[in-house]
Amino acid sequence: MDALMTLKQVNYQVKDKHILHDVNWEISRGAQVTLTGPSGSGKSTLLRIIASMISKTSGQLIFDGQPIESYDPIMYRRQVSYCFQQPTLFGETVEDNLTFPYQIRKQPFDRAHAVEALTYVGLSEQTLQQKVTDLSGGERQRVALIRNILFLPQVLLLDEVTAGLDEANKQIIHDWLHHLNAERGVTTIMITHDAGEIAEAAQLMRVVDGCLEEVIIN
Ligand SMILES: Nc1ncnc2c1ncn2[C@@H]1O[C@H](COP(=O)(O)OP(=O)(O)OP(=O)(O)O)[C@@H](O)[C@H]1O
Repeated sequence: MDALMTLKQVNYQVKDKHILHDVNWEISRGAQVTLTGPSGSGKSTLLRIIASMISKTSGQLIFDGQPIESYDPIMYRRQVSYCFQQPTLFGETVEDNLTFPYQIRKQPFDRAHAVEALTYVGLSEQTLQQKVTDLSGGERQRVALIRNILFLPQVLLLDEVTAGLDEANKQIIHDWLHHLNAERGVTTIMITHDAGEIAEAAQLMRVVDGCLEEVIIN
């Protein structure tokens, strides 16, 4: 597999605090990476740099053959999408959230596509009219994830998106992420502390004290 993203000697420092140290990482196109490590070791910081939400202090980040700095930020974030542990839903209904990606692209809402995605994660067409305040935690997360992939990004960065969810919700999300990776070619990088998710990892990376290392899976 060829490299979709390459990090060379990436450092991140806030004042005199070194948070990431010389991170070197070649992320293959279509990879399914699980990222773990102790609390406060720098995992979210690393994903935020990859997502271009914050800027590295030094080093190089190459995406699809070009330095990250050469991309238009809006276009880049459409290709490299960050999903939060606590998803933010806005407006009144689920439909308000799922029409949003179309509005910002000035395209008509593809209702059938949205319903197909909802159905894939065990939600029905009626969910579109449901108030976001009435959704469970697992439903909120599924809606937020759908909002991020209605226009398919090349990379999905998932920051503890299943933390706090029950096993049934976790399984739905795992199956769906696997589908997006295996069938749609989306590269996924998922931060987790969950022992089950770590045991199931296809490729396991660990951040310890701001340094990235690969964990060899037997
Ligand atoms: N802007 C900042 N200013 C100061 N310190 C920061 C800043 N951003 C991150 N840090 C620190 O960098 C370290 C790494 O934070 P980060 O959120 O990346 O850890 P993490 O591995 O994702 O932790 P967790 O598993 O608990 O979510 C922490 O000590 C954090 O307090």
